[in-house]
Amino acid sequence: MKKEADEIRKLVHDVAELTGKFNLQDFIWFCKNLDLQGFGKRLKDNDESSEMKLTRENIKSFILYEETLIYVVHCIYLLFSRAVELPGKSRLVEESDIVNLPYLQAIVKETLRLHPTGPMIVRESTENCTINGYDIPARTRLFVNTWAIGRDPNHWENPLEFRPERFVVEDGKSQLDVRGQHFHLLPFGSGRRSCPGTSLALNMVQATLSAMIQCFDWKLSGGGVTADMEEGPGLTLPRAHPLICVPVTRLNPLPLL
Ligand code: HEM
Repeated sequence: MKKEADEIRKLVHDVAELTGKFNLQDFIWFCKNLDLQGFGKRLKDNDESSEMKLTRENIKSFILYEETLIYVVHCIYLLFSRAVELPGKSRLVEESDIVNLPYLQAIVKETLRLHPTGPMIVRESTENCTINGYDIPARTRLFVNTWAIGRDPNHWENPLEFRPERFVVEDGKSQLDVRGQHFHLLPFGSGRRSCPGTSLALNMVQATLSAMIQCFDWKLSGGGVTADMEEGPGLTLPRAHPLICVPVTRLNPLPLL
Protein backbone atom coordinates (compact mmCIF):
# COMPACT_ATOMS: atom_id res chain seq x y z
CA MET A 1 0.00 0.00 0.00
CA LYS A 2 2.79 2.41 1.02
CA LYS A 3 4.73 1.45 -2.15
CA GLU A 4 1.68 2.18 -4.34
CA ALA A 5 1.06 5.50 -2.59
CA ASP A 6 4.71 6.49 -3.14
CA GLU A 7 4.49 5.50 -6.82
CA ILE A 8 1.35 7.59 -7.35
CA ARG A 9 2.88 10.54 -5.52
CA LYS A 10 6.01 10.33 -7.68
CA LEU A 11 3.95 9.99 -10.86
CA VAL A 12 1.80 13.06 -10.09
CA HIS A 13 4.88 15.04 -9.07
CA ASP A 14 6.84 14.07 -12.22
CA VAL A 15 3.95 14.86 -14.56
CA ALA A 16 3.46 18.30 -12.94
CA GLU A 17 7.18 18.98 -13.13
CA LEU A 18 7.58 17.82 -16.74
CA THR A 19 4.54 19.67 -18.08
CA GLY A 20 5.96 22.87 -16.58
CA LYS A 21 9.33 22.52 -18.36
CA PHE A 22 10.32 24.63 -21.35
CA ASN A 23 10.36 22.03 -24.12
CA LEU A 24 12.33 22.97 -27.26
CA GLN A 25 10.22 20.54 -29.29
CA ASP A 26 7.15 22.74 -28.75
CA PHE A 27 8.80 25.91 -30.04
CA ILE A 28 11.44 25.07 -32.70
CA TRP A 29 9.94 23.24 -35.64
CA PHE A 30 13.03 21.24 -36.64
CA CYS A 31 13.34 19.88 -33.07
CA LYS A 32 9.78 18.54 -33.25
CA ASN A 33 10.79 14.89 -33.53
CA LEU A 34 13.88 15.08 -31.33
CA ASP A 35 13.76 14.48 -27.59
CA LEU A 36 16.85 16.62 -26.91
CA GLN A 37 16.07 17.24 -23.25
CA GLY A 38 14.92 13.68 -22.53
CA PHE A 39 11.47 14.78 -21.27
CA GLY A 40 9.64 12.41 -23.61
CA LYS A 41 11.70 9.46 -22.34
CA ARG A 42 10.99 10.38 -18.70
CA LEU A 43 7.24 10.56 -19.35
CA LYS A 44 7.36 7.24 -21.25
CA ASP A 45 9.33 5.55 -18.43
CA ASN A 46 6.77 6.77 -15.92
CA ASP A 47 3.99 5.51 -18.13
CA GLU A 48 5.51 2.03 -18.44
CA SER A 49 6.38 1.64 -14.76
CA SER A 50 2.99 2.80 -13.55
CA GLU A 51 0.62 0.08 -14.61
CA MET A 52 -1.72 -0.06 -11.65
CA LYS A 53 -5.42 -0.44 -11.04
CA LEU A 54 -6.94 2.87 -9.98
CA THR A 55 -9.60 2.77 -7.27
CA ARG A 56 -12.27 5.42 -6.69
CA GLU A 57 -10.17 6.74 -3.79
CA ASN A 58 -7.08 6.99 -6.04
CA ILE A 59 -9.01 9.05 -8.58
CA LYS A 60 -10.31 11.40 -5.87
CA SER A 61 -6.77 11.90 -4.61
CA PHE A 62 -5.51 12.59 -8.13
CA ILE A 63 -8.14 15.27 -8.60
CA LEU A 64 -7.56 16.94 -5.27
CA TYR A 65 -3.96 16.21 -4.49
CA GLU A 66 -1.48 18.30 -6.38
CA GLU A 67 -2.70 21.89 -6.65
CA THR A 68 -5.04 21.96 -3.70
CA LEU A 69 -2.57 20.44 -1.27
CA ILE A 70 0.34 22.52 -2.47
CA TYR A 71 -1.87 25.51 -1.88
CA VAL A 72 -2.79 24.43 1.70
CA VAL A 73 0.91 24.00 2.39
CA HIS A 74 1.62 27.52 1.08
CA CYS A 75 -1.08 28.87 3.42
CA ILE A 76 0.42 27.08 6.42
CA TYR A 77 3.86 28.39 5.58
CA LEU A 78 2.59 31.93 5.47
CA LEU A 79 0.61 31.51 8.66
CA PHE A 80 3.80 30.94 10.62
CA SER A 81 4.37 34.66 10.43
CA ARG A 82 0.86 35.51 11.59
CA ALA A 83 -1.30 34.95 14.65
CA VAL A 84 -4.81 34.15 13.48
CA GLU A 85 -7.34 35.53 15.91
CA LEU A 86 -10.92 34.72 15.18
CA PRO A 87 -13.55 35.70 17.76
CA GLY A 88 -16.63 33.84 18.97
CA LYS A 89 -18.13 30.86 20.72
CA SER A 90 -16.55 27.44 20.97
CA ARG A 91 -17.44 24.78 18.38
CA LEU A 92 -15.77 23.16 15.43
CA VAL A 93 -15.97 25.18 12.24
CA GLU A 94 -18.17 23.90 9.41
CA GLU A 95 -18.13 24.64 5.69
CA SER A 96 -21.16 26.92 6.05
CA ASP A 97 -19.27 29.10 8.57
CA ILE A 98 -16.65 30.18 6.03
CA VAL A 99 -18.76 33.01 4.68
CA ASN A 100 -18.54 34.61 8.16
CA LEU A 101 -14.76 34.27 8.37
CA PRO A 102 -13.47 37.21 6.27
CA TYR A 103 -9.93 36.99 7.63
CA LEU A 104 -9.65 33.32 6.71
CA GLN A 105 -10.89 34.11 3.18
CA ALA A 106 -8.37 36.95 3.03
CA ILE A 107 -5.51 34.59 4.00
CA VAL A 108 -6.55 32.25 1.23
CA LYS A 109 -6.67 35.07 -1.36
CA GLU A 110 -3.39 36.59 -0.23
CA THR A 111 -1.72 33.17 -0.52
CA LEU A 112 -3.09 32.76 -4.05
CA ARG A 113 -1.81 36.23 -4.95
CA LEU A 114 1.75 35.46 -3.84
CA HIS A 115 1.86 31.77 -4.75
CA PRO A 116 -0.63 30.90 -7.52
CA THR A 117 -0.29 27.14 -7.97
CA GLY A 118 -0.90 27.60 -11.72
CA PRO A 119 1.59 30.43 -12.38
CA MET A 120 1.10 30.54 -16.19
CA ILE A 121 -2.07 30.58 -18.24
CA VAL A 122 -1.75 29.69 -21.93
CA ARG A 123 -3.93 30.87 -24.80
CA GLU A 124 -3.61 30.60 -28.60
CA SER A 125 -4.98 33.31 -30.89
CA THR A 126 -7.47 31.99 -33.46
CA GLU A 127 -7.09 35.04 -35.77
CA ASN A 128 -4.88 38.11 -36.26
CA CYS A 129 -5.58 40.68 -33.58
CA THR A 130 -4.13 43.73 -31.83
CA ILE A 131 -4.03 43.87 -28.04
CA ASN A 132 -2.67 46.90 -26.20
CA GLY A 133 -0.90 48.02 -29.39
CA TYR A 134 0.76 44.62 -29.97
CA ASP A 135 0.00 42.90 -33.28
CA ILE A 136 -0.61 39.22 -32.63
CA PRO A 137 -0.75 36.91 -35.67
CA ALA A 138 -3.21 34.02 -35.79
CA ARG A 139 -2.13 30.78 -34.07
CA THR A 140 0.31 32.50 -31.71
CA ARG A 141 0.70 30.95 -28.29
CA LEU A 142 0.52 33.53 -25.50
CA PHE A 143 1.51 33.04 -21.89
CA VAL A 144 -0.11 35.08 -19.14
CA ASN A 145 2.15 35.21 -16.11
CA THR A 146 -0.31 35.26 -13.20
CA TRP A 147 2.58 34.94 -10.74
CA ALA A 148 4.04 38.28 -11.92
CA ILE A 149 0.58 39.93 -12.13
CA GLY A 150 -0.02 39.12 -8.45
CA ARG A 151 3.25 40.86 -7.54
CA ASP A 152 2.91 43.89 -9.85
CA PRO A 153 3.81 47.04 -7.83
CA ASN A 154 1.50 49.07 -10.09
CA HIS A 155 -1.45 47.24 -8.58
CA TRP A 156 -0.32 46.05 -5.18
CA GLU A 157 1.16 48.12 -2.37
CA ASN A 158 4.27 46.41 -0.92
CA PRO A 159 3.56 43.46 -3.21
CA LEU A 160 6.05 41.04 -1.64
CA GLU A 161 4.57 41.35 1.85
CA PHE A 162 2.07 38.80 3.09
CA ARG A 163 -0.74 41.10 4.22
CA PRO A 164 -4.17 39.43 4.19
CA GLU A 165 -5.61 42.71 5.53
CA ARG A 166 -5.44 44.14 2.00
CA PHE A 167 -8.43 41.93 1.18
CA VAL A 168 -10.50 42.88 4.20
CA VAL A 169 -12.53 46.05 3.74
CA GLU A 170 -14.45 48.10 6.33
CA ASP A 171 -17.64 46.04 6.35
CA GLY A 172 -15.54 42.92 7.00
CA LYS A 173 -16.18 41.47 3.52
CA SER A 174 -13.49 41.20 0.87
CA GLN A 175 -14.45 42.71 -2.48
CA LEU A 176 -11.60 41.50 -4.65
CA ASP A 177 -12.54 38.19 -6.16
CA VAL A 178 -10.30 35.35 -7.38
CA ARG A 179 -12.74 33.99 -9.99
CA GLY A 180 -11.42 35.81 -13.05
CA GLN A 181 -13.31 39.10 -12.80
CA HIS A 182 -10.38 41.15 -11.46
CA PHE A 183 -7.52 41.04 -13.92
CA HIS A 184 -4.77 41.77 -11.40
CA LEU A 185 -5.62 38.59 -9.49
CA LEU A 186 -6.10 35.56 -11.74
CA PRO A 187 -5.07 32.42 -9.80
CA PHE A 188 -7.85 30.37 -11.43
CA GLY A 189 -7.56 31.97 -14.88
CA SER A 190 -10.42 33.73 -16.59
CA GLY A 191 -13.07 33.22 -19.24
CA ARG A 192 -14.41 30.01 -20.74
CA ARG A 193 -11.30 28.00 -19.99
CA SER A 194 -10.91 29.17 -16.39
CA CYS A 195 -10.59 26.52 -13.69
CA PRO A 196 -13.82 24.50 -13.29
CA GLY A 197 -12.54 23.32 -9.88
CA THR A 198 -12.47 26.84 -8.35
CA SER A 199 -15.38 26.44 -5.92
CA LEU A 200 -14.34 22.94 -4.90
CA ALA A 201 -10.73 24.04 -4.35
CA LEU A 202 -11.69 27.15 -2.34
CA ASN A 203 -14.15 25.23 -0.17
CA MET A 204 -11.68 22.45 0.49
CA VAL A 205 -8.78 24.72 1.26
CA GLN A 206 -10.78 27.00 3.56
CA ALA A 207 -12.43 24.13 5.43
CA THR A 208 -9.14 22.20 5.78
CA LEU A 209 -7.21 25.25 6.85
CA SER A 210 -9.76 26.38 9.44
CA ALA A 211 -9.87 22.89 11.00
CA MET A 212 -6.07 22.75 11.05
CA ILE A 213 -5.79 26.11 12.78
CA GLN A 214 -8.66 25.44 15.14
CA CYS A 215 -7.53 22.05 16.39
CA PHE A 216 -3.74 22.26 16.29
CA ASP A 217 -1.00 24.62 17.25
CA TRP A 218 1.55 24.30 14.43
CA LYS A 219 5.27 24.40 15.15
CA LEU A 220 8.09 24.28 12.62
CA SER A 221 10.23 21.21 13.05
CA GLY A 222 13.63 22.27 14.38
CA GLY A 223 12.03 25.09 16.37
CA GLY A 224 12.38 27.92 13.78
CA VAL A 225 9.74 30.63 13.49
CA THR A 226 9.86 31.47 9.79
CA ALA A 227 9.55 29.01 6.94
CA ASP A 228 11.59 28.97 3.73
CA MET A 229 9.21 30.27 1.03
CA GLU A 230 11.32 29.34 -2.02
CA GLU A 231 9.28 27.81 -4.83
CA GLY A 232 10.38 24.78 -6.84
CA PRO A 233 10.01 24.10 -10.59
CA GLY A 234 6.86 22.62 -12.13
CA LEU A 235 3.50 23.48 -13.60
CA THR A 236 1.92 23.65 -10.15
CA LEU A 237 4.75 25.57 -8.43
CA PRO A 238 5.45 23.32 -5.46
CA ARG A 239 7.71 24.23 -2.53
CA ALA A 240 11.46 23.98 -3.21
CA HIS A 241 11.96 22.44 0.24
CA PRO A 242 9.38 20.21 1.91
CA LEU A 243 7.37 21.61 4.79
CA ILE A 244 8.11 19.73 7.98
CA CYS A 245 5.97 20.93 10.83
CA VAL A 246 4.61 19.43 13.98
CA PRO A 247 0.94 19.68 14.95
CA VAL A 248 0.43 20.09 18.69
CA THR A 249 -3.13 19.25 19.73
CA ARG A 250 -4.99 22.10 21.38
CA LEU A 251 -6.72 20.93 24.58
CA ASN A 252 -9.63 23.22 23.79
CA PRO A 253 -10.14 23.89 20.06
CA LEU A 254 -9.69 27.57 19.21
CA PRO A 255 -13.02 29.43 19.03
CA LEU A 256 -13.59 30.30 15.39
CA LEU A 257 -17.06 31.75 15.65
C1 HEM B 1 -5.97 25.74 -5.50
C2 HEM B 1 -6.37 24.91 -6.41
C3 HEM B 1 -6.40 25.18 -7.88
C4 HEM B 1 -5.84 26.20 -8.62
C5 HEM B 1 -5.01 27.39 -8.13
C6 HEM B 1 -6.19 25.97 -10.02
C7 HEM B 1 -5.81 26.80 -11.07
C8 HEM B 1 -6.11 26.56 -12.39
C9 HEM B 1 -5.69 27.42 -13.48
C10 HEM B 1 -4.88 28.71 -13.37
C11 HEM B 1 -6.19 26.87 -14.63
C12 HEM B 1 -6.02 27.45 -16.06
C13 HEM B 1 -7.16 28.44 -16.28
C14 HEM B 1 -7.10 29.23 -17.58
O1 HEM B 1 -6.40 28.81 -18.52
O2 HEM B 1 -7.76 30.31 -17.66
C15 HEM B 1 -6.90 25.65 -14.26
C16 HEM B 1 -7.53 24.82 -15.17
C17 HEM B 1 -8.19 23.69 -14.80
N1 HEM B 1 -8.43 23.22 -13.52
FE1 HEM B 1 -7.75 24.06 -11.81
N2 HEM B 1 -6.95 24.83 -10.11
C18 HEM B 1 -7.10 24.32 -8.83
C19 HEM B 1 -7.82 23.20 -8.46
C20 HEM B 1 -8.52 22.42 -9.33
C21 HEM B 1 -9.36 21.29 -8.94
C22 HEM B 1 -9.62 20.85 -7.48
C23 HEM B 1 -9.84 20.76 -10.09
C24 HEM B 1 -10.78 19.59 -10.31
C25 HEM B 1 -11.58 19.10 -9.42
C26 HEM B 1 -9.35 21.55 -11.22
C27 HEM B 1 -9.61 21.31 -12.54
C28 HEM B 1 -9.14 22.07 -13.60
C29 HEM B 1 -9.38 21.75 -15.01
C30 HEM B 1 -10.14 20.53 -15.56
C31 HEM B 1 -8.80 22.77 -15.77
C32 HEM B 1 -8.76 22.91 -17.30
C33 HEM B 1 -9.94 23.76 -17.76
C34 HEM B 1 -9.94 23.99 -19.28
O3 HEM B 1 -8.87 23.93 -19.90
O4 HEM B 1 -11.02 24.24 -19.84
N3 HEM B 1 -8.55 22.53 -10.70
N4 HEM B 1 -6.84 25.50 -12.90
